Amino acid sequence: MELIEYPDRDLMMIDLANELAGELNEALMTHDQVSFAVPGGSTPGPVFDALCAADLDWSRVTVLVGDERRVPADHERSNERMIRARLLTSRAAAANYVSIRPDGDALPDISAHLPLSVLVVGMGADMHTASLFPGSPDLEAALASDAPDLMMVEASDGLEPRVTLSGRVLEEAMSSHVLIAGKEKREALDRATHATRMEAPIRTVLANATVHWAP
Ligand SMILES: O=C1O[C@H](COP(=O)(O)O)[C@@H](O)[C@H](O)[C@H]1O
Repeated sequence: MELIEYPDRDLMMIDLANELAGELNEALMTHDQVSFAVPGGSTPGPVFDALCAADLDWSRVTVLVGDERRVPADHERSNERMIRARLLTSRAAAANYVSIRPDGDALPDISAHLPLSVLVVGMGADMHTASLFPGSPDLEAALASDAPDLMMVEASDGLEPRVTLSGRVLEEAMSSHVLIAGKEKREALDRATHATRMEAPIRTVLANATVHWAP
């Protein structure tokens, strides 16, 4: 794990947007199509605000969200809604968006987009990442080495059920970044480094990730 500590959030968001644009551009030089999985939640919006204007061939970039809350697509808690509004705009409007939302009981086939070229995830203060939640009855199956690419899972008490990339898909990404902010999440990151994956699902990506943190 590499940890980058920024003096403030604004700088972190701009620096990470630049780094992601550089990585996507590099991947586009050697691949016809690249895949880019991004987090939902409240933290990444400013990264998307900067990244959406990056001068790269977005028409060859497939964007997926790493996890989705099972709420209507236009619900204020929908990760897809936020990504459409904040990332898939400006130059990035030319990207191909692959929704992970279920159709009834059926989940989309995302295998054509794997392994992920570039992955960004967030982390909750409970050390969950994507929708891999400690204490979820589905966590063990979602972390199994033979887990499907996408799974419907229960989250923590009081949160809506989710769809998430499995631990295997997160772990196999070619390049991984974790984006976190604030003291509570910095302490959670420290706890995670001494915990198991069942206690701290973020550990699934930590070994090979660059963690970006600002106060
Ligand atoms: O529920 C979720 O939480 C994490 C962290 O979100 P944040 O609001 O604390 O930034 C997020 O990465 C994930 O995509 C989301 O569904």
